[in-house]
Amino acid sequence: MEGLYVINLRANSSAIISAHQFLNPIPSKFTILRSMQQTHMLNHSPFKQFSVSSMKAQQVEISAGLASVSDAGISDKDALKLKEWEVGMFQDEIAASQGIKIRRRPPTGPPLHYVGPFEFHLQNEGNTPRDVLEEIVWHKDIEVSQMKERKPLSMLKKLLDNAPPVRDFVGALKAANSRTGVPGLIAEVKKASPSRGVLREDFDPIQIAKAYEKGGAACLSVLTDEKFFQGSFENLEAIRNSGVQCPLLCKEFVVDAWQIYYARVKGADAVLLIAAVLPDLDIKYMIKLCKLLGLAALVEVHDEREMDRVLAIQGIELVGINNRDLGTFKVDISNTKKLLEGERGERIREKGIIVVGESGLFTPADIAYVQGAGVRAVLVGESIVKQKDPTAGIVELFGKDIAS
Ligand SMILES: O=C(O)c1ccccc1NCC(=O)[C@H](O)[C@H](O)COP(=O)(O)O
Repeated sequence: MEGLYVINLRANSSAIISAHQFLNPIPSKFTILRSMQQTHMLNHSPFKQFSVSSMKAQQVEISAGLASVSDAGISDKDALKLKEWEVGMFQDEIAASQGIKIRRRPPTGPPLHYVGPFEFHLQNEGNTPRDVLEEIVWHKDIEVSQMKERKPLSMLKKLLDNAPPVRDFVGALKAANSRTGVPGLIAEVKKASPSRGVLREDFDPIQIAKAYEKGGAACLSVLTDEKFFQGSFENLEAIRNSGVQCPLLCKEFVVDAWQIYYARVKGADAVLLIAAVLPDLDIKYMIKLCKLLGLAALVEVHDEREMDRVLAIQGIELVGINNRDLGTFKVDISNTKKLLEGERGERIREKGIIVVGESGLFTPADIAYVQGAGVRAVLVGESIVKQKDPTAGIVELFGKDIAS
């Protein structure tokens, strides 16, 4: 029962304890929130704290009780900030235990360093994103909370009744694969990307979508992220209303169930769930939500650990193997083969999962390679969107006409 405890005070007068040695048994009144290594973050949390050493559990209880009485004046705003901070920390800890490297939100600000009259933050000491994926997710978190304020879930639920009917995304891929003998094509309407910059200056999403459909695409993927990909939900909606029949994947960085409702309202038939971003519980919940809304879910993995996590989840029909590491941008199409080898490949076949090979596919040899590895669909952006005539780009990519 002895150790060094850091106590954060909550508005509701209970206490959260961080201990460098876990208490056993844990006093029922307290939650062990995080280990000592993380007290750095605690130290920079905006909330009052103090540490005590060699303290008995009973005394901790008493101290916490007394201290929280003196803290009774905490404002609602601070209490909300504390709640968000705690939830964020819990999420990151659960995610890290599943091998997820990105943090869903920036930790509380890094400490300020003072040199004479100046103050500065050190890079990567706290709230600097570790890579582009983390930067995208942090930005998405803010963007979604702003969008939610403008269009609350209750409003979206009402708009669902007027959304265009859902089309069968998985069925379209299977049908194209059977008809052509090559993987069904999900052609991506993508103006720009963090790794490649602007791919096409004269970007007309409807024209591109129609050219893809004419070229034999089974489905389309429409980037809706504005900041990093120059996409938009207006593009998704416009393509949906343009008469294009291909089912549409809303290519977003989903961090909140609200986005799934929004995608459906805007006419999506499928959404992307990225295992490098979402913990298992989120994926399970979001898959259920997709089923409820009639949407297909393309669950994307990049490595063996993510694949194993996803294979342990019931009800997944569509798994994408991204050949691009979304943090480093490194593209290697042998990743698809690696993840489909041996026992994993067998489990995927047993479960009847359709695998989609994603990113870095440019030639008929690339398509044949991933098909040989076991994919029944491919998701392709750069190599076809950059072509003056994307319909001809599809013929070039497959080495044959897949439209007829
Ligand atoms: O494409 C990027 O640079 C990128 C960076 C960070 C996160 C995601 C990113 N791309 C999403 C994709 O995976 C691709 O758009 C998609 O698979 C098509 O890839 P490609 O055929 O190589 O354009």
